[in-house]
Amino acid sequence: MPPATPRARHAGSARLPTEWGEFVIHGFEDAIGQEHVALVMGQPEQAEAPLVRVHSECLTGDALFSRRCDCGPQLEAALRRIGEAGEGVLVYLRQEGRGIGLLNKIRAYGLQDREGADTVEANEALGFAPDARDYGVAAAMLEALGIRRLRLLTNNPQKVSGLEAEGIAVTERLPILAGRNPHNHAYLETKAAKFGHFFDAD
Ligand SMILES: Nc1nc2c(ncn2[C@@H]2O[C@H](COP(=O)(O)OP(=O)(O)OP(=O)(O)O)[C@@H](O)[C@H]2O)c(=O)[nH]1
Ligand SMILES: [Zn+2]
Repeated sequence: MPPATPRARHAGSARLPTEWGEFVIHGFEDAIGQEHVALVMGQPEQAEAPLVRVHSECLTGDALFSRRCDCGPQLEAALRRIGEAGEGVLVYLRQEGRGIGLLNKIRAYGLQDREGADTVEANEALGFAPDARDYGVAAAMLEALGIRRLRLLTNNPQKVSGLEAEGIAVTERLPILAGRNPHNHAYLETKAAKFGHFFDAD
């Protein structure tokens, strides 16, 4: 019987020097043609449970310095922590706006500005689930990199259960507290109240 279609096709790799050290960037394509990357430092596949960050794309926060969310500072903090450890993986998932896409996220932001909706209500008003992400692609990318057990940098309990449901063993959840500011205070409070995010320190 032929093997099942991989959910993430490895499409190439290259050196990626950064402010936090030298990574290898691996490109992947998923079953619907979306492109994702993983930044790998050291030999995490040989570690018992390497440090891993699974980061969901946020163009506004990761690249455009938005202070509406905490994504940019979390991305930097994750790369710094992996750099300090000298080993680990950052999976960068192109699931912008918790999976609804950039333009819908902008519409959702508009509803939050003009109608007073919170981040969950705005998604629902547009006809989407509060969180439309799928961790199958992340799990497939990690497996392709030889990683099935890991320590995960996240405050999001659904990210832990989502990866475990896809066959990845999360041996430890490590908080990633960065980027709180007056503009994202209400957003972070809503994440804690409605998604169960942990914002306590270790
Ligand atoms: N739909 C929608 N997406 C948002 C909004 N604010 C941020 N996002 C997206 O939410 C995703 C980040 O999700 P978070 O819940 O902050 O973080 P997380 O990655 O799940 O959890 P952590 O691992 O703790 O950071 C990114 O894809 C952002 O683009 C919003 O108001 N509406
Ligand atoms: Zn963001």
